[in-house]
Amino acid sequence: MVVEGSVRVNTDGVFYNPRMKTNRDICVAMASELGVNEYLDAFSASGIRGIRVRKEAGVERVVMNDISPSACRRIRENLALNDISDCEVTCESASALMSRRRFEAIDLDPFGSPAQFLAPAASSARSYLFITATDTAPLCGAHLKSGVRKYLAVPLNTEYHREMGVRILMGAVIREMARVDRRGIPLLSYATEHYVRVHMRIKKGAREADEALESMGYVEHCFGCGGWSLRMGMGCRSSGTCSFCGGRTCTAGPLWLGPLHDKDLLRASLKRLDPESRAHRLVLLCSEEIDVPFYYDHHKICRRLRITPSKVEKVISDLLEHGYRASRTHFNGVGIKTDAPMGDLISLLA
Ligand SMILES: C[S@@+](CC[C@H](N)C(=O)[O-])C[C@H]1O[C@@H](n2cnc3c(N)ncnc32)[C@H](O)[C@@H]1O
Ligand SMILES: [Zn+2]
Repeated sequence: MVVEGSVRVNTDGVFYNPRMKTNRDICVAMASELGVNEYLDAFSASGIRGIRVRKEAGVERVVMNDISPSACRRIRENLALNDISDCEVTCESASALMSRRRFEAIDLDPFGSPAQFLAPAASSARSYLFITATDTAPLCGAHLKSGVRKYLAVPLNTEYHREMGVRILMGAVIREMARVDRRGIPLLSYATEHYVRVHMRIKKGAREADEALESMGYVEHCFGCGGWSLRMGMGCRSSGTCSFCGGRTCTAGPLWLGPLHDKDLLRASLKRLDPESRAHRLVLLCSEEIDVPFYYDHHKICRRLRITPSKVEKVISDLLEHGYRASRTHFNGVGIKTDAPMGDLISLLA
């Protein structure tokens, strides 16, 4: 028997990963802060996520689905164990269910890549779509061909590879939504441990979809000096040359280059999380990071410059003093997000 949040579940014979508690804690806080009324837990396994959303977030209509009949039996048992009698349990392929029915909020938490479920989810979710992806190697560029196949975009294994993963996934979702005249608006997006997680609000309309595509683009990265520059738009216009060191660049994309979070929502959600929890720490870091794509890895830059790294806080305060925006990032403990160009950051460090 597993106790998590305010629920108890029997996980015998079904998938359950205790490391995903943070993911579920944040999911419950978001569902309650957003006032979700209807939620599909499309890959339910033990049912723990849906049960927590019903009980802790108070979402009225929760549908729990799993393709495995034995998982569905376990979900029913776990609902009874928690004295819940008003949730629907369905036992079919998530794609088939989403193709047939629409839901206010949909949560995708499959094994590995969510890529094949993005198209049905983009049409089925009316207002919110939450997605977990555990295929971080393809998303972050470590398994390049698989990443290209799954997400129809080129990821690159850069120093900011965790954020690359988030933006490749987000880009794929935004493009799927645009195909059905919808716009995906990122509410909270993070990469931690072995997975990437995005939470999005959905708006209807062709014009909305066009606007979303304006924040798609490419990143031209130089593996020589670690610098990069952004190219906005769906058409790729790489220069091929690094503007900092003159080296050859590689291009990743198309990917999402817009904001990753709705900061007001994150600040409001914090009060729903235990201040001592990992979930609280993660959402706090996300709410404090500035909205510029990617980040510098302070230690890697210093290694390249052959200097001893100072404290990250010191670099951030120096950047702020020089009139740049700068913050830490949840993606990397020694990462620095800033709008300072690579050259200016280097002169400040050296
Ligand atoms: C990673 S687990 C879900 C974990 C769960 N969301 C949690 O938070 O504990 C994935 C589940 O998806 C189910 N599954 C696999 N393929 C599916 C499909 N095409 N449609 C629906 N469920 C599927 C598996 O039986 C498994 O129970
Ligand atoms: Zn360069």
